[in-house]
Amino acid sequence: MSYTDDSLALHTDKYQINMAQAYWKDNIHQRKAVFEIYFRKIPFQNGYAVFAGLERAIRYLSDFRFTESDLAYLREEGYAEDYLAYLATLKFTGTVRSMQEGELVFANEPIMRIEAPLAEAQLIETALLNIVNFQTLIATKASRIKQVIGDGISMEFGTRRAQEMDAAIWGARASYLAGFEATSNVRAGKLFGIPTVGTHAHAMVQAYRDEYMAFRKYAECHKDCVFLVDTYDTLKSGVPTAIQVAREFGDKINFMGIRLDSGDLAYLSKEARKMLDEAGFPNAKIYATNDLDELTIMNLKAQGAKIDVWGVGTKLITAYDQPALGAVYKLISIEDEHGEMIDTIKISSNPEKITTPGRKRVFRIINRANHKSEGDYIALENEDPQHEERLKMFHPVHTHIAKFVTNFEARELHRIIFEDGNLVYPVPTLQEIREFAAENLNVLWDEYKRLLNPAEYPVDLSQACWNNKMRLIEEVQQKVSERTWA
Ligand SMILES: Nc1ncnc2c1ncn2[C@@H]1O[C@H](COP(=O)(O)OP(=O)(O)OP(=O)(O)O)[C@@H](O)[C@H]1O
Ligand SMILES: O=P(O)(O)OC[C@H]1O[C@H](OP(=O)(O)OP(=O)(O)O)[C@H](O)[C@@H]1O
Ligand SMILES: O=C(O)c1cccnc1
Repeated sequence: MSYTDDSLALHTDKYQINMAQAYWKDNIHQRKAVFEIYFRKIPFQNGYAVFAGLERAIRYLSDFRFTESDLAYLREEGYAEDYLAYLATLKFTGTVRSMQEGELVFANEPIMRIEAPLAEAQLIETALLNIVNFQTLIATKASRIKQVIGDGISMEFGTRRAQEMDAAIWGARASYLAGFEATSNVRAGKLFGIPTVGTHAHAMVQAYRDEYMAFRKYAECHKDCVFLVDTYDTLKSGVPTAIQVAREFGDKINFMGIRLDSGDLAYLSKEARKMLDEAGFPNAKIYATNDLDELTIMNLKAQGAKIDVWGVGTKLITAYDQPALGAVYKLISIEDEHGEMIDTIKISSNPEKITTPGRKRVFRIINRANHKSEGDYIALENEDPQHEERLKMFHPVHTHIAKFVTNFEARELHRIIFEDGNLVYPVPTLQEIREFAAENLNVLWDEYKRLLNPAEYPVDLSQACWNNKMRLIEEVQQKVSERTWA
């Protein structure tokens, strides 16, 4: 039997459906639960990550329903009718606080906080992580590459190598919001308004079996022309042919430049630059592609490569050197049988992995004297660090590492996105998100932005948050030590 693919409610792991069933059967499915999404390690050994994924998460939560075909499938899988009847009534009724897309985010700080009836909160975990993990990973990689490209133009060319279609589309969006200027994916242009760009492939030269004819035919129907010059011999054939066609067409085309896609890109770009300049085309740009990433680009720049436009595909869209971000979804508080919220903790022998219980707020502490960030400050829900004259910021594990900050702005990073299931957040345009991402980078010292061995950005807990965590660790240790076995 085949089913229509008309909902994302089953885009989850089976254990979520099974746990939700147990909660429902035990009649605790409506208890309020609070989960947080965070990751423990910034990818690519970068100094920061760029959060992306909120817009799709909003769409997912707004549309969250079990359709007839979902229920029919679950029925066939053997789920009980009464449980299916309950699932049929479900929609997302929770409250979500989240960082905004384009926000800089660091290890161990809550990116999103979901407060919802336990069963609902559990059912949406997998999809939310799926969205946030991928999009944040690609936005971070794109930002890292863009840091190296600097004032040069960066173009996302990865669709053909992406892990399937969703990855190409949402990866193109993540790259754009993190600073890339354009994408080759036309559907991403249509859906998100991202500027689209394109040169031409070797296939076109091969199809005419001649560079001159191929460039001419292209120029006959396109005003903007970038000719790919490396099909036969870049310097002896490709560049001179591009120059010849550009001369022949004169004002009829906008000769934007040439693209190099193989060989020594530093050497070839320098030689090609000379040839273009001497031919009277100083404004023609040199585009480069071929397995580029931030390290190759940095290296090429160090060699004095004369590349103006960087096309980056495989290494960006697949996050080649680190293909997964490990964001997790952890329960931090749950309603008990008396209707009271009880903070919960997950212990680990690794102190960095112990969860931080309780509802929390995240603040970026901006020094008013220089407008740079002193670090992030995680406080409990009822705390407002802005009221402190002298804020103590200490390392959450190595607590002796501490500093005091005065004259600061405590900028809260979470926004309320859904309130009791209603979308209350005015979703920004992609353009606004992109500008926001760029502005956020300005508050970071360069030490956190460098490619290699960046300094560790402080993410600290308030004293009350730290005390609460210690109290729960002790409580759990006490409980475990008192446990007797029959
Ligand atoms: N001057 C350079 N310094 C460092 N890396 C470079 C330089 N020029 C090119 N590269 C990079 O080196 C790699 C060369 O890839 P590869 O071995 O596939 O060579 P190629 O020239 O593309 O050969 P092919 O003709 O088979 O495509 C690419 O990742 C490319 O970006
Ligand atoms: O190298 P990437 O960073 O992944 O960038 C995308 C690559 O896709 C194209 O190559 P492909 O060999 O697929 O097609 P082509 O015939 O147009 O060169 C293009 O020439 C780039 O090299
Ligand atoms: O337009 C291009 O040059 C392009 C597009 C996709 C992949 N590689 C190159």
